[in-house]
Amino acid sequence: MSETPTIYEWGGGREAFERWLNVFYDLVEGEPALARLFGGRVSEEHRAHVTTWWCEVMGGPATYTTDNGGYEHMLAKHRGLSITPELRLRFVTLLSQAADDAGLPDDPEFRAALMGYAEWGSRLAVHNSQPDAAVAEHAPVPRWGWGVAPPYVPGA
Ligand code: HEM
Repeated sequence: MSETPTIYEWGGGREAFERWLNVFYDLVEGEPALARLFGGRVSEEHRAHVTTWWCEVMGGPATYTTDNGGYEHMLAKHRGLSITPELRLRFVTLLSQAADDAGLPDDPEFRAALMGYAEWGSRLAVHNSQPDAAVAEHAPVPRWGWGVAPPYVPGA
């Protein structure tokens, strides 16, 4: 592979991210403390929107920006939720578990990039969800990168 693939491509594209997040939200629905934030069930619409978000962040099409309201819409959805540190940790743990259960690539570089963003984004979500939080009102949808460890390609 001459050019470094995006995390989106390496992960398997939208189909793989969709599979992963469906497994994740099924796990969320099994934990009442988390499920409560979503009204008990995580709708198909929410699953699809969040999949679109993740795909864009990981280097896929910029559809959340063009069709789903961009950063400002995501921010508005988290405001006032008062997410606790304990719930954040469960959220991130279930994302990691779901990546295993959904059979996403399990190479260390891919998982580090994926979960690096999960850590970063979920900590921002906690901050932004507190009452009267000082938030960045406007920003682009982030584009995540491979970080210090590019994908491992044998023989390259
Ligand atoms: C990397 C971390 C996270 C990402 C990428 C993310 C992404 C998103 C996005 C894109 C939306 C808006 C979906 C739409 O357009 O309809 C959303 C809404 C939401 N998120 Fe997050 N989120 C993260 C962390 C969290 C955490 C830690 C929690 C709670 C523990 C949480 C709970 C919610 C809830 C309850 C909604 C609103 C759902 C609804 O519309 O009913 N999020 N999230």
